[in-house]
Amino acid sequence: MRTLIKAQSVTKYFGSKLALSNVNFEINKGAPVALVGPNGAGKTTLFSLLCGYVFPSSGELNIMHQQPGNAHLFGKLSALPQDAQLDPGFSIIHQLTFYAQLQGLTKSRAKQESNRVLELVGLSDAVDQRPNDLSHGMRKRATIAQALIGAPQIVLLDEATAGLDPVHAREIRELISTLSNEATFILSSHDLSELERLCGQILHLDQGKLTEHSALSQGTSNQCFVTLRLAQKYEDVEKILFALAGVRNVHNSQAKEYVIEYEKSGEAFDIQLLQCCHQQGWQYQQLVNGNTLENQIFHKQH
Ligand SMILES: Nc1ncnc2c1ncn2[C@@H]1O[C@H](COP(=O)(O)OP(=O)(O)OP(=O)(O)O)[C@@H](O)[C@H]1O
Repeated sequence: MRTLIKAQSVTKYFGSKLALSNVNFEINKGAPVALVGPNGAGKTTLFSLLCGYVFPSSGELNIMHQQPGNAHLFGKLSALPQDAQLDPGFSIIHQLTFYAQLQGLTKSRAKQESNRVLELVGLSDAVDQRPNDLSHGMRKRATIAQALIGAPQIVLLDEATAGLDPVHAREIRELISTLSNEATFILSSHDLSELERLCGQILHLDQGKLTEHSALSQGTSNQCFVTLRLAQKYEDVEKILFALAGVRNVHNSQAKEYVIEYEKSGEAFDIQLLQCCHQQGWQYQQLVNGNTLENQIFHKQH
């Protein structure tokens, strides 16, 4: 597995304000990486460090064996800020061609490259349109296309779906998933649940500290999770679930929600669980195969 980014004891102060504290992680080439955490956690600071806009107060940050900001990384790493805007006065192709020329391509190569990235994001039919003629989701696609110019190996997307309605947000997530062969994406978000299906790895920051760095998984090979959300509160739910065959642990993750850890066996556990709900007269709202990202983090911290 190829290591793209390595952070060793990275600390960043702004004056006396500690923004990142002794952060260590490695990111390998591959599936998108989620960078999650509440407001002020240090996500933007980490993006700024990776782009070489600011430098660590102490520690080492390496991107493909270079220091961030090094000229060797030009065109290999790109970043899309949350509020990235296109100029309303020019067509999409005009603007992307201009950006591609700024990367050193000739005008004809730049146009070719712009058409390539617009095709990747499904905007081939909209190249001559101006941003205001496009939907929110299409504009976001166009800015993602801009980030893909020159085929960078790492693409940082800050809050890629912020401000989009659920349909457009889902479209963007699907697009990123499709584009994962093109580049390794690092996606920041406040919303843990939106990234869990998309990402292969999470970095969870809280008050400047990396509280979680792990591969998202269903657990070890014979350890499985299912998350059951009931329609209302019932008596003795944990006790009854724990008595089911193969159950190792039951965690009441939030009101009316239970994360059940069970051992993989020949029997279909979800059928057994639904039969139990039926016998007990419990109405369920949702049954999710797996452990939500939020719960994975919760389990580790508590
Ligand atoms: N230029 C700066 N000068 C002083 N303090 C800063 C600066 N940039 C960030 N900080 C502080 O560092 C901490 C981390 O901020 P950062 O913007 O990285 O968090 P974030 O996780 O991106 O938050 P949000 O989700 O709100 O964008 C915050 O306490 C913030 O106030």
